[in-house]
Amino acid sequence: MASRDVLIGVIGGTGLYHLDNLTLIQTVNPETPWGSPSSPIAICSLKSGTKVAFIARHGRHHNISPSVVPSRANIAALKSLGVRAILAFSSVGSLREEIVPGHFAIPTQIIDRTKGIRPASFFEGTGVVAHATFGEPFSIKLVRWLEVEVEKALKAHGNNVVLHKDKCIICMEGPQFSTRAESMMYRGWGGDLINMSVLPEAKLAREAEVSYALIATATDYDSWRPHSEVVTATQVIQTLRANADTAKFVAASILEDLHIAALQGDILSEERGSMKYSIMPRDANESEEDTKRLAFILPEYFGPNGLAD
Ligand SMILES: CSC[C@H]1O[C@H](OP(=O)(O)O)[C@H](O)[C@@H]1O
Ligand SMILES: Nc1ncnc2[nH]cnc12
Repeated sequence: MASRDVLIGVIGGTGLYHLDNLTLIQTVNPETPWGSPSSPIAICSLKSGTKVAFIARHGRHHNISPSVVPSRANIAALKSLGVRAILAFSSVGSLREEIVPGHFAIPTQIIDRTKGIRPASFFEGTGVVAHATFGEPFSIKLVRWLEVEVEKALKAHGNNVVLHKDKCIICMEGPQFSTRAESMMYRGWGGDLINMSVLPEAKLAREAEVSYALIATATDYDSWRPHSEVVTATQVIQTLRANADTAKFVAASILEDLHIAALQGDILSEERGSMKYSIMPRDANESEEDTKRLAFILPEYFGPNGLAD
């Protein structure tokens, strides 16, 4: 097992199966109470020696469909390595004219259009009940930090990639894309972006007290534009490579400073301790198996020195 000095985890989405300019130190495949992560986790070192952990959300060979991504195992495995902040990348459709394919966005809100078939809580299947706060589904401090740093990195990259802020992302079930009617309805609801992956990742990170933010890279206009073709996978794939190259540049530019910001602690302060009052009063006869399972993600409360009662 790698040492617990990896503070930052990166989840790569479609088109982003590894990061560049990093030295691979070790590959780990932690078994969690929720199974194995989507891919072996690459522990990589930046030039300074700082370590980051990388998971390919759909597997290294893109063999996992969005509805069956083992998100609980992914988040639990990252937390078990010591990760406190997750930077997730995702290819998204744009529901707004001004978010042009090739642009980046950091959303602050989510509308859930998954169909209840994805396990979305670490507490599911246990006798412990918890209600995590999710009104702000992303870690706002992390988001605000990223808005500044990602914008700087995009300017340095020099390809006129615009960064959109304070956007709302629809997370749909898939694997099929939306109909034109759905796409237009999502615009009416206030959706700006659409993907199939941000949930349950964001919910699980919150339950594990890990800060989480998404860098969305627009690949297409989905299917709402009346005089345009509807989205196809071919169209998405055409924009993927350029987006992935930009995403790798952004990651390489910000990871060191992100690690330092996480060490200083402020960007993590919203999540730390957030589950303490989300866990309902615990049963004196709580099963040992439940305690052990939950200690894997929340040793603070379920470990030997657990605080919740
Ligand atoms: C290949 S288009 C649909 C697919 O792309 C996005 O994946 P990710 O979020 O992992 O980049 C989207 O969420 C869908 O899973
Ligand atoms: N139009 C779209 N709908 C859902 N997920 C996507 N990922 C990339 N483009 C998408």
